[in-house]
Amino acid sequence: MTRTSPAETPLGDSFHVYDTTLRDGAQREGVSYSITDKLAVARLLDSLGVGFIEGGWPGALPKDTEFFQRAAAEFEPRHSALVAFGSTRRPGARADEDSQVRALLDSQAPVVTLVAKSDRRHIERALRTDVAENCAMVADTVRHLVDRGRRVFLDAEHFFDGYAHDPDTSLRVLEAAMGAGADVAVLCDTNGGRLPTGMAETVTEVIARTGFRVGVHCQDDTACAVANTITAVEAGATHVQCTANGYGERAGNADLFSVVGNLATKLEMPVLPEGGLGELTRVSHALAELANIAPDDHQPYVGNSTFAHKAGLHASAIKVDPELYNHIEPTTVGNDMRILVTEMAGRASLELKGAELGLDLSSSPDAITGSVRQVKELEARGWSFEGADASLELLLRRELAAAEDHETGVDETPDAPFELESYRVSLDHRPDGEVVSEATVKLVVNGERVIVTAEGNGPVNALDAALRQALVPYLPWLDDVELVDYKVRILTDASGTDAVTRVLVESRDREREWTTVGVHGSIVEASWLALCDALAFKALRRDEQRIGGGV
Ligand SMILES: CC(=O)SCCNC(=O)CCNC(=O)[C@H](O)C(C)(C)COP(=O)(O)OP(=O)(O)OC[C@H]1O[C@@H](n2cnc3c(N)ncnc32)[C@H](O)[C@@H]1OP(=O)(O)O
Ligand SMILES: CC(=O)C(=O)O
Repeated sequence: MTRTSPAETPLGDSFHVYDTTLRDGAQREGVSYSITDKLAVARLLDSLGVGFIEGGWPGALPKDTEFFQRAAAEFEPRHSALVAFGSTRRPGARADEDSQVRALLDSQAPVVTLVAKSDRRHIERALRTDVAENCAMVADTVRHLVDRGRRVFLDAEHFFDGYAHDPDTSLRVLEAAMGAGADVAVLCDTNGGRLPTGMAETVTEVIARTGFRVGVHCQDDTACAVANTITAVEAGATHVQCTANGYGERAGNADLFSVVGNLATKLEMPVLPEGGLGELTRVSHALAELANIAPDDHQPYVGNSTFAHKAGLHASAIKVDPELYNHIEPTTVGNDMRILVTEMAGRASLELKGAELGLDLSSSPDAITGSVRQVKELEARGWSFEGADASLELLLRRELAAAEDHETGVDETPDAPFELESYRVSLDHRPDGEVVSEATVKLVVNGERVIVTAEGNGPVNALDAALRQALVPYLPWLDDVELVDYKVRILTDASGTDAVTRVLVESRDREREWTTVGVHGSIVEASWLALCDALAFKALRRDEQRIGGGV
């Protein structure tokens, strides 16, 4: 049997980060882990360094029974102890004859968390027994497991509601468990209806009245699960149950990444082993992938947008010192700061964004002024640069080159890879119902005039095909550019215009992906503009590689 306490955290066994993604997290609507997924989740959580990984309920779910069998053979945690979850014996039965209790032992998990009723109303109405028998169920089952070498935690279900209604009954349940050898009395806000003030009062009072080691399990029905967990720790709880990204029954659970982020960076509690904190963002996204849920871009600490700054005033202070607008240094939790350039940008936003893209605008105030003006004007007409870094980089480079030309009096603005003479697109609905588009482009490339016609399944596809056929014989390095995504949005309220179409084109080659934008009253022209930027960006990168000695 493996360890029963967390390894290598500076706080050792004195503070528990307990993850229940594989049990409570799997109770979220829409989540269904395979056994292989469960093993992968457990490995990721172990790599982060959580103290305990609750793997599921063996004996209740065949998949969970099998997970523990496979985990015993295939999962060797470096940091975490594996936990089996289950309920106490049934009323009127014996613990040693209860098949579910047997399954907990058979799981070979070194730690067991038992769920027990701790609200008199649940004991009497849901369990249909009395308080004395409920306490006997708890004590018998805990003792049975402890006698067989298991470390036992008690999840006191509905504790806070029960304690508010009849505190003595709720405390008797905790006493039954702890008296029989349980290690932690975990107070559960099962209905998730608590607010932080009440949470702190109850935790403080329970610790004062019992002296027990107390943990908390907070559901998120009031959107206070994280706050409730942190306030409970401040009130003396030393064991926190959480799930990755807050997955869980109904509105979910306390988000592991927010709880750990807050404990480590605000309360300065080293709750993860060395290096764990810097893995929060990576592990959060990997666990979202395994749950088949898109990561929440705005999730505290780990979201893609969580350290993305849009307002010009924010950027101007960040330019002086990033700490002025970030509550922590983003890399502490493995995240990054980003500057977004939109109509809300000011000079500082452009300068910082330029630096992010590898362009030094600091000594070119004219380029910054020109870029701010262009961005604001274009965004007012429907352009959007925050999701189209490649188009923004081209705009900044054009402004930078124009400012330099103005200063030196020499035109050094780089040539576009080709010049458009004209294009024409037609749509042919044929007698058999097939719809085919045809595009003809007339271009000048490397000083030669080229005319190409191509077909496609739509006007943009045909235009893209014609453009490539025209260019690739002259610019063979364009051949590996692929169009990966194409998004269209009709804008009805861009100022001073009728409805316009915004097109975002995502392209990639063997090394990177980039996004460009085009806006026009015609969807074809908007697409053309975005496609041209996509190829111009590829040309730019290639020139840089050549100058840098690349291929
Ligand atoms: C708060 C939480 O989220 S705890 C985790 C909850 N998770 C789950 O329920 C998922 C797994 N559950 C299951 O697979 C099934 O519900 C099982 C296997 C546990 C039980 O299934 P069944 O025997 O068919 O019973 P059913 O689900 O209808 O009802 C639960 C039974 O457990 C009893 N029970 C509830 N809590 C406890 C407890 N702490 N200790 C002992 N028995 C309990 C109920 O009184 C009820 O008994 P009854 O069958 O005599 O009415
Ligand atoms: C144990 C548990 O999941 C709860 O009380 O919510």
